Amino acid sequence: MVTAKVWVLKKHFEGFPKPSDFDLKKIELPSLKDGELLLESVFLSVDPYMRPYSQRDMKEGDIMIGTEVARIVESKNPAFAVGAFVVANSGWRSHFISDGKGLHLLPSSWPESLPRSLALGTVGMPGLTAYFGLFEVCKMKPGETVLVNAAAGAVGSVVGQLAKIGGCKVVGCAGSDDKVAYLKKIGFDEAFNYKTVTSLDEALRKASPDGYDCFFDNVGGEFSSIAINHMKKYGRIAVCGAISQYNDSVPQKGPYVQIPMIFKELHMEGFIVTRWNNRREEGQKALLKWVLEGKVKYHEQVTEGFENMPAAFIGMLKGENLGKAIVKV
Ligand SMILES: NC(=O)C1=CN([C@@H]2O[C@H](COP(=O)(O)OP(=O)(O)OC[C@H]3O[C@@H](n4cnc5c(N)ncnc54)[C@H](OP(=O)(O)O)[C@@H]3O)[C@@H](O)[C@H]2O)C=CC1
Ligand SMILES: CCCCCCCCC/C=C/C=O
Repeated sequence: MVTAKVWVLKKHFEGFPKPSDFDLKKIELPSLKDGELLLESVFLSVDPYMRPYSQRDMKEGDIMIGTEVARIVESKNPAFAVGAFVVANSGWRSHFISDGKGLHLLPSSWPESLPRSLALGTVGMPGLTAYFGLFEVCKMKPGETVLVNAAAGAVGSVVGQLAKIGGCKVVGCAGSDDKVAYLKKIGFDEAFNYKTVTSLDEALRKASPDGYDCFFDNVGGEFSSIAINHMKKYGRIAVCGAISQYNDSVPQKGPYVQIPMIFKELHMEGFIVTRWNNRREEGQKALLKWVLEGKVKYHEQVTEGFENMPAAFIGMLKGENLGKAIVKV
């Protein structure tokens, strides 16, 4: 008999999530039936979407949503061998039973040199978000100028590096001087700390006096309201996330987008990465290749211990992560 530890949403978040909103519980797992497998989580992901999605899709008492890299410890399913690793979407659980549906096997040829946690970050959902958001939504072209916020995070750091690979000038902003130094190190042309600049408007103008062709927006709110005025005519805005609004109890008010949208004839498109699920393999292959070639660098903020899932999640929402926030069991 295996005892799984699980994190439950005890109370819906009001404003910023707090440790007391979560409960750690134990569940006895039954023995396997034919076709089933037992998995143990090795790395778990904490992501911004968990904040708005928990509000929309979860009830109090539900196990927290999320993905993990898990190792198969027992299998009664011929398609899955013991010892193989998968990406699963099984929530915040230390162990779980699956019938194999929806599991994504990591290639047995996963490079020794790379941590398997990258399948939750640069070579996983956040990397794919950068890939499809930039190539399919922004439709960036060589020679253009790309702006990205939350640039030192899981999605943003890949956006900037892919835009460089694509021959663009890249401007990024992030919430600490260390993050800004990291952005310069990984090849951003311009980077600034949005928390310490005296004027966002001036910082955006200084970084690209001619404006921006593409804006990959991870943040929303006030930053986006200012950035939209710096778009070039016919610019494209990929609305990827709005993390500055996820913890608001009272919705923020405008300024509104219509006037700059009209006069600059902008294209603004919201997207969810799962739109390209049928091209997941293509994206992962490309990202893995660039990582192995050293063209895309990665950093992970690893929190040790399943018991620290809430702390890692809350820390990521506060901006404590450089690169992808990961929990190592
Ligand atoms: N549409 C889609 O399919 C997907 C969308 N997303 C979205 O992309 C965005 C980035 O996700 P991800 O890369 O995983 O997360 P990150 O790794 O970037 O972590 C979140 C970061 O957001 C920044 N942040 C937090 N609060 C604020 C704020 N009020 N203003 C500005 N920045 C803030 C912090 O960095 P800092 O120190 O710089 O403030 C923090 O480190 C999120 O909005 C997420 O919801 C992610 C995946 C898929
Ligand atoms: C098999 C992985 C399923 C995870 C789906 C995650 C979708 C994230 C969309 C994010 C939106 C905003 O943050």
